[in-house]
Formats: sequence, C-alpha cells, structure tokens
Amino acid sequence: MSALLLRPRVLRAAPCIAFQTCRAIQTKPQDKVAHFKGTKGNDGKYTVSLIEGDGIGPEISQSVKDIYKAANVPIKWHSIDVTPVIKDGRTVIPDEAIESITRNYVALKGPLATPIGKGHVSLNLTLRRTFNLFANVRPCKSIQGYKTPYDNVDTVLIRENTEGEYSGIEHVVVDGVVQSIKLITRQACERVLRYAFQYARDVGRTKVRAVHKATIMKMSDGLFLSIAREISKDYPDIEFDAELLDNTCLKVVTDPTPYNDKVLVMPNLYGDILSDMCAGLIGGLGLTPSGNIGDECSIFEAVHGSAPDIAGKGLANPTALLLSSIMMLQHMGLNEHAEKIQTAIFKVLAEGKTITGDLGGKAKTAEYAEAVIKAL
Ligand SMILES: NC(=O)C1=CN([C@@H]2O[C@H](COP(=O)(O)OP(=O)(O)OC[C@H]3O[C@@H](n4cnc5c(N)ncnc54)[C@H](O)[C@@H]3O)[C@@H](O)[C@H]2O)C=CC1
Ligand SMILES: O=C(O)CCC(=O)C(=O)O
Repeated sequence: MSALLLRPRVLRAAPCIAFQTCRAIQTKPQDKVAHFKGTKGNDGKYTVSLIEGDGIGPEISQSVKDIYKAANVPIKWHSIDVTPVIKDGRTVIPDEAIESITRNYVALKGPLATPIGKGHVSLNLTLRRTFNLFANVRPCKSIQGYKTPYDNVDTVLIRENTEGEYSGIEHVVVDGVVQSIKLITRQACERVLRYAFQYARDVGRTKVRAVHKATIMKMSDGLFLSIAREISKDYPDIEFDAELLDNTCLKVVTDPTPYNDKVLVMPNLYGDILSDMCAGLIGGLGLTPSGNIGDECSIFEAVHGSAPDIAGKGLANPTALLLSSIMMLQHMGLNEHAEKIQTAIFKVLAEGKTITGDLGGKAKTAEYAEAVIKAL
C-alpha cells in the first residue's frame, strides 16, 4: 500500500533503524535489529543489486567487487542497468532494474550523472522516489591517521530524501519567469524526523538539531520545524533544538566538535550541500558514504558524483563507495564482514603509503584496492 494511504497512527510508529553501525560510521555499535528483509539463497549468499553508475562509477565498483571477493563476503551481485526509458511521457527506471531492487531489498549504487539545465530528470532522485527512500543518512567522521585541519569531525546528517527543493515541480509562468516548487508534506517530515530521533537514540547521540530557514521559508521550513518540535515530545531522552542553515555552515567549519553528539536533520537541498561541506573537513568526497533508507528497500551510495574530471583514468578513490557498502553490510546484519573490510580500509589509509591522489597519494584506484585486499 502506498505510504500516503497509511493512517496517521501507523505513520507515528517509530521507524526501525535500518542498519547497524560501527567505528567508521558512528562511535557506538547499535543493538537494534536491522529491518533488512532479504534472505540468503540456496547457495548461502544474498543477492545485491548493483548499479555501477557513470563516470568513475565502474572503476570504484570494480574495487568493491574485488575486495568483497577476496573477503569472501556472502554476496552475489546482480548488475542492473538504469538507463532511463520514457513511459507515458515520463522518464522512468527500466522495469528490470526496479524488479531487481524490489526482489533483493538492497542495492549498492555508483554515481549517476544528470544533465545540467536540460535532458532527463535525475535518476538518483527517481530511484529515491521510486523506492520511497525517505531518509538519507550521511555520516562523516575523521579518518584516523589522515591529517586534516580538524581530526575530530564526527557529524551525522539525515536529509529528507523525497521532496522539498528536489520535488522536480517546475514550469514557465510566462516568458522569462520560471517557478520551481519546494513541496513539503507533513507525512514526509514526520517520517524523516521520527527516523532521526530514533537513530539518535539507537546510536547513543543525545541531541537532534533541525537545520532550517524558517525565517525565510516560513511555511515550508516552518512546517518541517513545527513537526520536529511535535515529534521531539515523544523522545524526552533526546535534547532537541534548531539552527538556521547559514549559522550551521559557519559553526561546523569553525569548530565541528560541538556537532559530535548530535544528529542533524533537515530538508533535502540543505542536506545535499551541507554533507559535501562536511566531507571537505575530513579530506573530501572520496571518503564519505551514505544510505538511502526506506521501509522496504534501501540503496547505499557515496555522497559524491560521477567525477567526470577524473573518470576513466584510474584515479578515483573508492573509499566512499566502500564505506557505503560497509553501511549496507551492517544493514544486512553482516557485521563481521563489515568490520573486517572496514579495518583493512582504515589500516591502508592510516599507513598512507597506498592512497589515491585526492588524499595526496600516488596510488591508482586498483592499487589502493589491492592494498586493502592485502590488509584483510
Ligand atoms: N548521488 C549521485 O549519484 C550524485 C551524482 N552527481 C552527478 O555527478 C556529476 C558530476 O558532479 P560534480 O558536481 O562534478 O560532483 P562530483 O562529486 O562528481 O565531483 C566533485 C569533485 O570531487 C572529486 N571527486 C568526487 N568523487 C571522488 C572520488 N571518489 N575520488 C576522488 N575524487 C573525487 C571530483 O574529481 C571533482 O573534482 C553530475 O552529473 C551530477 O549530477 C552529483 C552528486 C551526487
Ligand atoms: O542527481 C544528481 O544529479 C545529484 C544529486 C545529488 O547531489 C544528491 O542528491 O545527492
């Protein structure tokens, strides 16, 4: 049944946190049972849908596949093609791809490029909407041994993932005047906010902070904020406050430490931008993972895009996609495998001998992956 049809009482049920966490992603392991619905096949393996993606996507996906094979992770990849098709005048994901993710409940996705100012709609956004992936969880934690201006960044940002500024409702009013609508619904606010409070509780973060611009967007962000206040009453153990987005940006880059005990939750666009900013604090987009979480399926992907400037040169850092896959393994309850691979990644990064160019090293993507395999 469409979530839109659910009665409010059902919507208010606390969402189950979709994945367990460990050192890279968070500071404290969770004890909550993941709600991954997939089951192993007769061969003892899970099937995971894999979208290799555009630009650097195939290169970094290859690293994940190589490392998983070496680590004997009980996963079979089902590669799917999401080249868009037009159906009834709308750009949609091919049925086979939708069926694969629906069947497997989980996917790992490389970056998908979107044409600028023309062409097809974003397939990233289409996937999030198709599968109702309402919360985008973006943790960002300093890598031990990799020196940046701050060595204690540990932010967790949860972004509303299906509407807001990315609703895709745009039209020409008259020649020279266009309108893009920021759509905010109570239903989408409630589910992502409740998820954020529950997430904070489950991972031992004591505060939830709503990031907004309700001073300007009094109705849309105003609704988000007022629902955040309402929901906070159901979580008396979690401190709640709110902060204007511009102030958050200033404070995070001035001193990220006060954000280490918080979960930041916000409308779609703010989360997109703020997460890139946080990535900059720990060494860049080559390092930050994310999970698009839904009630049925979840899709894990790096925060970064297709990096056309370095695509096809073997220069990409696969760590962000690898850490996204670690979030995926935790979501699937494959914690030992997650821990083993993650430990190897951090060992290689901390040693600093075989790191990629974005981190100041000289290693090619495949050499880095080989070093991780040796460290397993
Ligand atoms: N979730 C997704 O699939 C996303 C897709 N995109 C798409 O990606 C395309 C390019 O967007 P950009 O704005 O250039 O952002 P981008 O994230 O692709 O690249 C920004 C900068 O970060 C670097 N970078 C990114 N990932 C890296 C990695 N793994 N290793 C080393 N360096 C890395 C790039 O070389 C570039 O200099 C666009 O078509 C956009 O629509 C952008 C963001 C997210
Ligand atoms: O779909 C795109 O082109 C980029 C989307 C993006 O940056 C994101 O939402 O993470």
